[in-house]
Formats: sequence, C-alpha cells, structure tokens
Amino acid sequence: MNEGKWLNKKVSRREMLKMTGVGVVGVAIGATGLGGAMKVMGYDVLEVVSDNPLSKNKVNFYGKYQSGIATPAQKHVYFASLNVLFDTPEKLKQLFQKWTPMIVRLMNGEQIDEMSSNSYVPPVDTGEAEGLNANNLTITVGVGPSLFKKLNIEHIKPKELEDLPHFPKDQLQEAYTGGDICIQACADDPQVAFHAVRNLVRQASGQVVIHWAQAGFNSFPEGGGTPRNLFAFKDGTVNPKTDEEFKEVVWCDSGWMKNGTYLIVRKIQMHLETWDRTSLKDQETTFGRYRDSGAPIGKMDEFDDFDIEEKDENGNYIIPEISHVHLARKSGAKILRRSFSYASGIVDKTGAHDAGLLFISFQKSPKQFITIQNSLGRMDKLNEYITHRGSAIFACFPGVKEGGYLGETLFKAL
Ligand SMILES: C=CC1=C(C)c2cc3[nH]c(cc4nc(cc5[nH]c(cc1n2)c(C)c5CCC(=O)O)C(CCC(=O)O)=C4C)c(C)c3C=C
Ligand SMILES: [Fe+2]
Repeated sequence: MNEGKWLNKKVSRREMLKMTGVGVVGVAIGATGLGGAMKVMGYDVLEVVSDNPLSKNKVNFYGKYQSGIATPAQKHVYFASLNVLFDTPEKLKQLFQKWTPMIVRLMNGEQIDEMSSNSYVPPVDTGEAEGLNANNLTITVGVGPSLFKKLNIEHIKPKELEDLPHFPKDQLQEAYTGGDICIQACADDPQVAFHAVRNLVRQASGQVVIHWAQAGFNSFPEGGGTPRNLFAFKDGTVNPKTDEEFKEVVWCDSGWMKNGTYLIVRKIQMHLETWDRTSLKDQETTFGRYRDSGAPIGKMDEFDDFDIEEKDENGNYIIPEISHVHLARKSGAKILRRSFSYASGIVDKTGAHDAGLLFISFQKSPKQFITIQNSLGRMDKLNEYITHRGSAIFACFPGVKEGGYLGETLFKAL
C-alpha cells in the first residue's frame, strides 16, 4: 500500500476530480470510486472533508476521540449492528475510507455526498434529512470480535475483545446479539440519526448487511438534568465527568486502541406492567434511590455522595443490600453509561410492552462491565423487573485527525 505523502495530503473533491481528469498520467479510480480513496499515480489519495464551523448544532468529527462517547448525550439514537460480506482487511479499509468523508458531511448537516445532476439515476442521498440541521449528530463506529475471524486478522484482535460471558438470567436472542461493525448514530432528531445509518449502509451495499438495529430516546427535563428511564428514575447520575475520570475509566491507554474504548450494548426489556404494580417504597428499594429527587436513600440531593456500608440504628444498610446501586457500587468497577430508552410496540405472545433500555456503556476494558454485571448477578432486586434480550461488544477506534480515516490505527497495526 502506497501511503506516503499523498495519504496525509488534504485533497478536496474538486482536486480529486482534477487529478482523475483527462490528461493525468497513470490515474485509476480505486475500487471504492468517489467518496473514499482513489489511486493517483499509484498512491492512495483520500478525499478530505472538513468540519464546517458554520453548521448549526454541530459536533466536530475530527479529534482525539470519536464523538458520541464523551460528547453530551442527545435525545435519540439509532444503533445498528452490521455483518460484513467480504473477507479481506483491504475491503474493510476501503469501506472506512469511503465512510469517513461521508460521516463528516453528515455531521455537518449536509447530504452524504454531492448530488448527481443526472435525474435518471436514484438520488445520491436518500433525502429525508433535507431542511434539518445537524442536530448534534454524532457517529461512533466500532468493530466486533467476529470481524477479526472473518477477515483472518486475529493476530491484531485485542485479547479483551471477546463475546461477553453468559450471565445468570440472560435470555439473549440471536436477533439482537453480536455483529461485526457497529454504527451508533445519536442526534437530537430521530430522523437525522436514522438517515445517517441508512445512508452509510446504503453506500456499503453488497459489502455489509444490517444484523440488528434499535432506535432509542432520552427525554431531558426542561432546563437540563438527568433524564428518567421508563421506570421513572433518573438514570445516568453517577458517571465519569472530568477529563481525569474519562482517562481513568473510558479511554484505552495503548496499542491501536489508544484513545479508543470498548462499547457494550445490552438490549434490556423492562417489564413495565410488573413495575407499575409495585409500591413506590419497593421501587425505591430496588434502585436504592428516591424516585422524585434521584437522591440516594437517606440523602437529600441527586448528586450527594453515599457510603454503601452505612447502616441505620437497627444495623440495616441504608442503601439496601440487594438494591441495584448498592451492588453496582460494591463491585468497585466504574463505567460510562450512555443509554437510551426504547419502545418497540408489544411482545406478540403476551401483549406486554416491548420496551426497556438500550443500555450502552463505554469502558477501557470490558472487564469493568463484567465485574459490575457479576456483582449485580442473581441478587439485584432489579432482576425481578428486567430481562436481558440482546448483547454485543465492539472496539471503538480512537478519533480521526483531518486527513486520516476511521480505523486507521488498526490498519497500521496489520
Ligand atoms: C452492568 C452494568 C449495568 C447494567 C446492565 C445496568 C442496568 C440498568 N440500570 C438501570 C437503572 C439505574 N442504574 C443506576 C445506577 C448504576 N447502574 C450501573 C450499572 C448497570 N446498570 C452502575 C455502575 C450504576 C452506578 C452505581 C453507583 O456507583 O452509584 C441508577 C441510579 C442512578 C444513576 O447513577 O444513574 C438507575 C436508576 C436500569 C433500568 C437498568 C436495566 C434496564
Ligand atoms: Fe444501572
């Protein structure tokens, strides 16, 4: 692969077209065609699109870390798990090189690519985000353990990137489990998030298929604050907040995953009907927090710190021993939770709501999640009200420098 000076050179669409124009010697458009890398005089040249600082409600694509992790949570997610139909790392690289400028455009609130003037072919962009601004769209891309096997590149698979172990009470369905590549599209408009995934997948037609996908939402209180989950509890209170905490909990320290992170997604059904028959006291005992304020039991404010070892005058734990928060804290592990609620109609057989939490966490090692989930184990009182239906793990790359492309560090490790 000729990735010399050209690869780092900023090449705009106009320049690219010039280079591929008549009269340029030795030019051949690469297999990916426009919107990715192309060969110019034997070199791979990338098309570079810049973040547009003038775009309204825009999150930057370029940076040390991928967006959609430490950037503020949006109201909507469209999460897609894809399987690849090819079997070489070169094809994966071409795909990520093709997606990179497209993602920048989408995050600028623009169409995925320049429109064709030929009205006898389908429009380049599917068009449903026309007239909408960027809506803080973020796109986070990761790769699952199965991909490394399919592409025969297991020697660069991080050891920790393994399918999660089976946990007690898991009732996972293959239809919501695993996947080779994930695209997490978050935005403050549901159609903007969906449009992004739809168009990226469409541009990869014949190369990837959607294995499973899930839309989700978060509703933020007026004036800001922690959103409530479908059990009406504030969800996301205890999370890393400072750069130091993100370094400690979220960002990987070495190898091609440096400044990347592991994404774990669990589709967790919440049995709303059972919950709605539960007394407020039992609901609060379940979480170890008050429903109204979100404060830990025995405290006043949502963000008050608490000590799980603290007992009352009768020797009982103030934060009940089987409460979700007690067991999660007892594990000693920390993660970043960036979850969304979902509501997808009803469960056919029972007529119950098919609703719950698209639990998404980021951590520098999957062990952090596993430690917490093992601590929740069979004891967590929340288990009476939830069922884990889907699960997947993905290694999310570090961020991209302008002139680079998604997943570049992985390909350099080959
Ligand atoms: C393995 C990790 C976790 C899973 C799975 C999980 C599922 C889950 N959680 C809620 C609701 C709440 N969780 C809260 C706190 C909390 N949860 C986890 C981990 C998992 N949760 C952690 C690490 C924590 C923080 C613990 C601490 O140190 O305080 C809370 C309390 C408020 C908050 O801090 O966000 C709620 C509410 C649901 C509904 C759910 C599955 C559907
Ligand atoms: Fe939780």
